[in-house]
Amino acid sequence: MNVFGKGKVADRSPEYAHAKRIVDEIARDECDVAEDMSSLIVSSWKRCVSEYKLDRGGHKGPEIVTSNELKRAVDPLDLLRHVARPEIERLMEQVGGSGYVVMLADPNGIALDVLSAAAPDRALRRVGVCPGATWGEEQAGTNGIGTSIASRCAVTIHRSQHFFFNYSGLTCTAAPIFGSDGQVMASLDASSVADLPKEMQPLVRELVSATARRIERRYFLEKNRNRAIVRVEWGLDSHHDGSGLILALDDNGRTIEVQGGGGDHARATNCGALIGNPLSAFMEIAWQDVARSAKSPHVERIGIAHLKGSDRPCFASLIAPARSAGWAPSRRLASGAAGACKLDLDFLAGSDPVMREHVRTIRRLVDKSLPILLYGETGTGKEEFARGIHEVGARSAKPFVVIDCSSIPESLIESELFGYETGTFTGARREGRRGRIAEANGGTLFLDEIGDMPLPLQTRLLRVLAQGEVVPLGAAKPIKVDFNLICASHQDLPKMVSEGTFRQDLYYRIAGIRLELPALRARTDKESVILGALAVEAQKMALGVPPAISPEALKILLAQRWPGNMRELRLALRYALACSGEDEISQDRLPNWLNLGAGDNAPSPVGDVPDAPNLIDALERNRWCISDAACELRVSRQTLYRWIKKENLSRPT
Ligand SMILES: Nc1ncnc2c1ncn2[C@@H]1O[C@H](COP(=O)(O)OP(=O)(O)OP(=O)(O)O)[C@@H](O)[C@H]1O
Repeated sequence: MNVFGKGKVADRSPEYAHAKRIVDEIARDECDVAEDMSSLIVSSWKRCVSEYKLDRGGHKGPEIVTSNELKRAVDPLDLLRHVARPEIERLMEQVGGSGYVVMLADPNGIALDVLSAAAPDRALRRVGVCPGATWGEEQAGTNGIGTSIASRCAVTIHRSQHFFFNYSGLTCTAAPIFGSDGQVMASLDASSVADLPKEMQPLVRELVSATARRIERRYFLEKNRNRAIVRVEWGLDSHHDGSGLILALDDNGRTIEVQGGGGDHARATNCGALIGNPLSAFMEIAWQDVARSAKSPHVERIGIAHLKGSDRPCFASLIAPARSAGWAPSRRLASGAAGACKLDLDFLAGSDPVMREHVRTIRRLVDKSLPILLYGETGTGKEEFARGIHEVGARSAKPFVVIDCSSIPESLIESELFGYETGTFTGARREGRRGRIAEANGGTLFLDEIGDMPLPLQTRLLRVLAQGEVVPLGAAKPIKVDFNLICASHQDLPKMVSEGTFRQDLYYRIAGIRLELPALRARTDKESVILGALAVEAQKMALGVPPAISPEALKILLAQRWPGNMRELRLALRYALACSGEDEISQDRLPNWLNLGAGDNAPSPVGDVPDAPNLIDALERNRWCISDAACELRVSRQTLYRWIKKENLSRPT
């Protein structure tokens, strides 16, 4: 066999020795790697030679896809990436200290997310450990991601076990992530260039595999968040290592989706045979019992059962639907100091399609020096979102400076923003002041309510943005500044421009990316936003696990108009938590300033056609404003128009 294929490298070179070893091992059909890995690696080498016909002499490094191709790879896996994030962060905490970089790749091996404890090692970047790098076996030969996808197994590819010599400094451990249909959805990889003891590899493989199983579960639960879920476990650890089974049931107790775990018993179960069948067909559990338990807000053990095809009794527990459990896996909070919660972009976006699109836009364009303008009603979370943007950018370690243009007295805005020199005016501090713009140097400047900035200051701000320097009051020399700019407004700035109250040139300087944050009442994931906010408040009040909300109380919260948006919701939840502590939040624990009758009047759930009097009531309550009435009724405007037409209603003159 030709050792180098088409490439030409000197006979004595290490590349040659590497390739020759592979050829010899393929011929011998064995190699000196750990027993359990040898056949996987030799099979992969064989594929590289015979199937993909890879040229061992001419490999330059992984192909990097274009940004459009990366976007196409990222989009279908949006939900998976969202739920995987906290698990990947946890894995980073476990292995990051040993110099590992964690990657999540799509089923073609394209790296979508790359996480490292510090800035990735130069050696790692040189071999292409970066988003967009293609690690499919067909392109990159034997490697962690590609081989885990091709072999459908967790693998460790240690140094010279890589097919291409370029990668022989790397140790990669990867595990495939499976969908409930058994297809590989992604691959999770931990790679390092550090000289790590070989004994560490089985442990890292164990951690990566367990993380992959947990991601599969989270993904399944998120997709089926409004269904009753039965968890089947054979051992005490099944829950933690994800080796059991989970079933999603429809309203009649039929299994509609099954996620198999990695454990022996789960593997031995014919998951396909469970689909479409009632729970009682394969478990000694009556659906009525499950349905009754589903009303309880807590995870309940519903008994020891026997699953056909499995030789050991299992434990079945019900995870009540997310609605009543107050449980929102993807809205996990990153905790900071005691009581402090970091609401990252994924948490803030939830599963609302508009918000998710915003997050995609931000991730694509962050660090491209484009100023961002956030629109939204008061309390929609503009400042929180701006903080989230700062956190995902390259300047996250630098300051995030907030200036609320509406709350600083006009006479102070100038000195606050631009700073002043020593002794510039009476009342000034003796040592002068740097000014908030200069404080943001290197980081992000967030100008809240920019529409409230007086016109003369708009002119000065424009100069700062155009020239990249700020002149403090009374100073002779300008100071160079470089920051990312995010502005927010609840006002219609283009309208203000046309009315002459906002400078047009400034508008075009600040509005590179324009994003409107939806009002709480218009969000499609209102319920999970409420539950997420409850978790935040519970954490702030040191309650730990948030208490459940009764269905009646939840209905009332869902039916509110929330003019103060998240701020108002938080206040209501804080009130409710203060009243109920760790007990379930019932209707009578909600503050009396909410519209407590709203839950009864509002003809939820979506799709229920209200009768004509109720429809007229809702329209009149909203002065026949179709958007507002549609919000209250929790339907789209189109649906409301259809109902109006059906009932032959017309607006009174
Ligand atoms: N998804 C969320 N879950 C929980 N709390 C949230 C969420 N989004 C925002 N908040 C909280 O709601 C409050 C209002 O958010 P924020 O100040 O970011 O809104 P804003 O749009 O900037 O308001 P304004 O226009 O009045 O300045 C803050 O206390 C914030 O921490």
